[in-house]
Amino acid sequence: MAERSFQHEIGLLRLGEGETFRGEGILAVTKALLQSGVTYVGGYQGAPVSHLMDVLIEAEDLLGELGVHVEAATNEAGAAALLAASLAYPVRGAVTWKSVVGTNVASDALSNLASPGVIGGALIIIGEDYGDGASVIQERSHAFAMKSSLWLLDPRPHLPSIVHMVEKGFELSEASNTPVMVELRIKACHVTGSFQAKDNKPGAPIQAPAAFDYGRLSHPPSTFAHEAAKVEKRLPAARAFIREHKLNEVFPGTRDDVGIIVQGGLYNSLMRALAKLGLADALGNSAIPIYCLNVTWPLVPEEISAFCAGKQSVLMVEEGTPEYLEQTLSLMMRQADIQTKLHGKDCLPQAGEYTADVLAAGLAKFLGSEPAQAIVNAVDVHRKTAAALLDKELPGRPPGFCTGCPERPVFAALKLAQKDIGRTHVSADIGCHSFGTLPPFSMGNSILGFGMSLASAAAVGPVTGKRPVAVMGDGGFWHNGIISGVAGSLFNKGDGVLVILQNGYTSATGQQYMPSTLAEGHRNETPMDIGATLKVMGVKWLRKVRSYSVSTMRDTFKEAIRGAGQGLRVIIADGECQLARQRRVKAEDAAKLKAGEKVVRVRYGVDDDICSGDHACIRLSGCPSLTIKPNPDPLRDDPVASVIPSCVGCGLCGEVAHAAALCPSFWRAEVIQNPTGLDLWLDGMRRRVIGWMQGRIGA
Ligand SMILES: O=C(O)C(=O)Cc1c[nH]c2ccccc12
Repeated sequence: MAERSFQHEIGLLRLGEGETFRGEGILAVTKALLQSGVTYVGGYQGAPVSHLMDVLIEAEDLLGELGVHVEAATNEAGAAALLAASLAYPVRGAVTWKSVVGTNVASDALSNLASPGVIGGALIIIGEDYGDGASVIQERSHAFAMKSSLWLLDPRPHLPSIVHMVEKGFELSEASNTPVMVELRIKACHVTGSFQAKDNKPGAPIQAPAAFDYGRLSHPPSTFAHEAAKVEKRLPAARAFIREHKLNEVFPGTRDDVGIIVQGGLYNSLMRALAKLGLADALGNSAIPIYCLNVTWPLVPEEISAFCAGKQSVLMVEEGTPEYLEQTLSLMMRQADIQTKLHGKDCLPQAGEYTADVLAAGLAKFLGSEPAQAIVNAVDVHRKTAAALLDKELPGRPPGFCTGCPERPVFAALKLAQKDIGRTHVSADIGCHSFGTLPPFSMGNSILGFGMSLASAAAVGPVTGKRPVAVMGDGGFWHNGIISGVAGSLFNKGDGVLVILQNGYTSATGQQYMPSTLAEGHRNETPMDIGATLKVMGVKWLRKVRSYSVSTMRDTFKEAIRGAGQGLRVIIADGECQLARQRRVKAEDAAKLKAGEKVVRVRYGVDDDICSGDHACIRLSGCPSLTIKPNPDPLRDDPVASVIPSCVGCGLCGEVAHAAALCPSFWRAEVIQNPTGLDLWLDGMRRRVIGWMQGRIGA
C-alpha cells in the first residue's frame, strides 16, 4: 500500500486551460510536466520529491491517454539513463531523484548524457534535501551542474514561478541542447499555493529508430568536440535564452547604494528576514533591490554587471558550502572591472540552513545598520530568556521506529545475541533501519550510502576476529546492495553476516513498491524473491526468520556470527512494514465491521502487580507505546511499565520479555467486535471459571 492515495492530486493533473490548481510545489511540477508535452517521465523516490513519482505512477491511466511513458527506475542511475531518449530523439522527458546522494548514483549516466547533450528537452527534478529538515549528508547538488555543464534552475518558492521555470526549462534545454536540472528545496517542494492551469499536451511519439551518428556518443574523439561545444555553443546559447526570457528577476528597491543577489529558492526566507528588520513588507516590496537567481548556473555576466554597477556593495545570499556563486561573481565583477564590494560568507554562515533568523543576522551585519542589529539582538535576548526559564535544554526528539515496526525486534535480537557472544562490528545502511543507530540500540559503526552496508564491511571482516554484521533493507538491496554488496562479497569469497530487513516496500521514502513487493498493485505481477535471487547468485548459508521471533532471531544471529566455515551468511528478517500493514488492515477491518463480520484486534498490556519496575523491557524495545506510569502499589516507588492504546499488538514486548527471561508481566488480549455465538459462549465460560477462582481466593 502506498503511503497515501493520490486520487485528489490525480484530479488536479486533469485541470484544463484557465482552471485553478491549488496544492503543493512538488505537485505543481507534475502538472507543469504534463503541460509541457513530455513523452516520458521517471525517477527514483526520495525526500522531498517522492510524491512526484507516487502521483505519476498512480496517474498511469491519464498518462496513457496522453501517450506518456512512466518508468519507476530501480535507482537513480536507471532514472538518469532514461534521458537517452532526448539525446537521440526530439522528445521531451523528465526524471526525478533526491539531492546530492541521488545525483551521485546517477552521475555516470548524467556525465555521458551531458557530453553529447540533447535534442529534446530534458529535465532533472532534484529534491535538494539540505538544512534542518534533511535526512542525508549536507552537500550541494550545484557542483554537478558546474562540472558537467548542466544548467541549474532554483525557482523561487511560488507556484506560478515553479511552473513557469519547468516550462521554460524545457525550452532552455532545447535552445542550448543541454539537460537542465531543476533544484527544488524542501520548502519549495512543500510550499502551497495556486496557479492558472493550462491544458495538458500529449507527448510526441518517437517515429522511427534514429540514424546512426557516432558524434552523439560519449566516446573519443566525439567527446573532444562535445567539450568544445559546451563552452563555445551551449553556454552562450543558454545565457542568451536566460536573458531574453528574463528567467532571473530584478525586484527594484528604494535604495540604490546596496543590493542583494539571492538563490531563487531562498527568496521567501530572504523576504521574511527583510520584513523582520522592517526593510520589506509582507507583499514582497523591499527597500533593498534584489536580483533573484531563478537560474543559479550558468550566471549571466551582463545581468550581474547591470545589477551591481553603481552600487557600493552587494550581498550574495548563497546557502551551503563552498561558495561557488560568490567565487564566480567575484571573477565576473573583476573581469568587468566593477568596483562594487562583494559580500557573502563574511556576513553569513559557511554552513547550515539559511533560515529567516540566520538571514536577518547576516543582513544586519552586511548593512552595518544599528536599528537592524538591535532587532536581531532583541530576538536573541528573548531566546536566551526562554532558555533560562526552561532551566535545561529541551531534549532532542530524534526519529525512531514506528510502533510495531518489524525492524525493532531484529535489533532487540542482535542486542541479545551480543550480550551472549560479545560486540560485533555493525555496518548500517540507509533506510528506516538506520534508526537502529539511535537509543536504545545504538548500533552501527558506519553508514556509507544506500545499499552499501555489506560493501562497507568488506575490509573490516578479513582483519577482525569476529564476523561483522551488515544491516540492509530490501529497498537498499535492490537499489545497490545486490551488486555492490552481495555480488562483491561472493566474488571476493567474503566472510560476514548480512541481515536483510524485508518489509516489502522502500518504506523510508514513502512505501513505494519495489521488485520484491508482494502487495497487490502496480508492477508486481511477478515479484522477485530475494531468497531465490540470493540462492541463484551462490549464497549457501541462508535463513529466513520472522522478524518478531526474537529468540529464533537471536539464535540465528549467534549461529551466523560464530558458526564454523567460511562465506557470506544471509538472514532475511521477514515482516511487513507495520505502517503499510495498519493502513491495509484498518480499511479491511472497517469493511468487515460494516458487513457485520467478526474483527479481532490484539492488544498487549502489563500486569502492574508483576512488573518488577526495572524497565529492561523498554531498554530492549524502545516502542513508543511501551512507557512508564506511577506504580499503583503504595509500597513500591519504581514506576511500572505500561502499554498505551497506540499499541498495534505486534507482540514484541512479550517476545522480548520471554527471550531475555524478563519478568512475566506482559499479557495479551483479543478485542473482538461482532463476536460469533461461539465467542460469546467461550467468553461466558471464561468469566464463570475466573469468577469461581476469584471467589476461592477469599475462601
Ligand atoms: O528518501 C530519503 O531521504 C533517502 O535518503 C533515500 C534515498 C533515495 N535515494 C538515495 C540515494 C542515496 C542515499 C539515499 C537515498
